[in-house]
Amino acid sequence: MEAAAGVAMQSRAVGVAGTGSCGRRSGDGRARPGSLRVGGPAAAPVLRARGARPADPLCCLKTSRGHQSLHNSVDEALLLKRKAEEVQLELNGRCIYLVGMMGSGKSTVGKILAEVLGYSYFDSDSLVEQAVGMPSVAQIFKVHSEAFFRDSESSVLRDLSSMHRLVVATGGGAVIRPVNWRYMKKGLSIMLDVPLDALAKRIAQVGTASRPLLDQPSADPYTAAFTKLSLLAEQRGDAYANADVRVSLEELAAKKGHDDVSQLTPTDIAVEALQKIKNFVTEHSMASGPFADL
Ligand SMILES: Nc1ncnc2c1ncn2[C@@H]1O[C@H](COP(=O)(O)OP(=O)(O)OP(=O)(O)O)[C@@H](O)[C@H]1O
Ligand SMILES: O=C(O)C1=C[C@@H](O)[C@@H](O)[C@H](O)C1
Repeated sequence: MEAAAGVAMQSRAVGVAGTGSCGRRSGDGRARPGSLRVGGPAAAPVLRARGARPADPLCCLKTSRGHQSLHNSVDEALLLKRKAEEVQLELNGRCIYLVGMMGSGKSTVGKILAEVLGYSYFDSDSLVEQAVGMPSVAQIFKVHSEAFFRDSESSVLRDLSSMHRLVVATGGGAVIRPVNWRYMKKGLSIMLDVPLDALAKRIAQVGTASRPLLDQPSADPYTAAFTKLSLLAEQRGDAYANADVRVSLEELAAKKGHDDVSQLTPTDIAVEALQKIKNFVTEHSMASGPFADL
């Protein structure tokens, strides 16, 4: 109990200090204020003039891969901005909670959504680390226990639920406690539904050490991740289904004519999330009055 109270005080302080900026994970795993760029660094190299011939921007757009990719990313960024503008007013400052399995892209997509919506971004795992005063979730599991971590996670979510204009990337297991849903239902929840094979590939690329539930030194990282994620997905299926909105990468990839979900960019996923938020808010407002009971 005492630990949970300590978490509550510290995470409240973090939340207030972080308002108006994005809390980002740095090398030591803690949330740090920072800012994000949408559209990305592709602009710099392609805008640099090369050679003596006068530039023909339209010709370059048609023939140069670099320009084509700049063009694509500008289009993507504009679409993202337009979608965000469409939902901003209707969201009325309501927080967004991203839920999903480990490695599903909650942090990656969450930062993009926060940037375009003008919200602050928080990662609940990082807030727990800060509140407990330990550099990693893995260490909290080892020194304390999973139950201790879950108590701290609930305290963090409770504190965040009293705030507005936040995008929160929750821990993969935050959905298993009904009390956490009471907090998250004060905002709007989005589940990122990613095929297990894609999740295991992403996690295998960085190893399983930072994700204690997946860490099995006896197996190779892909097999360890795939095996445990399959079990967790089965156990948590109903809990994830509580989310207001589901973004299925398989469905999105099929809609875009891709063979594989790995062809989807985080921006594609953020755009789809905004569209689903818009549909949800519209339906909700039509059924029960304006989505504005903050
Ligand atoms: N659309 C994507 N395509 C390919 N890789 C991605 C995509 N989105 C995220 N990733 C990569 O997958 C890994 C996990 O992403 P991220 O940290 O955003 O997930 P998460 O859901 O926040 O994970 P966790 O809950 O375990 O912290 C990262 O290495 C990230 O770069
Ligand atoms: O899926 C889970 O249970 C977890 C996911 C991570 O984000 C961390 O919250 C922790 O490693 C547990």
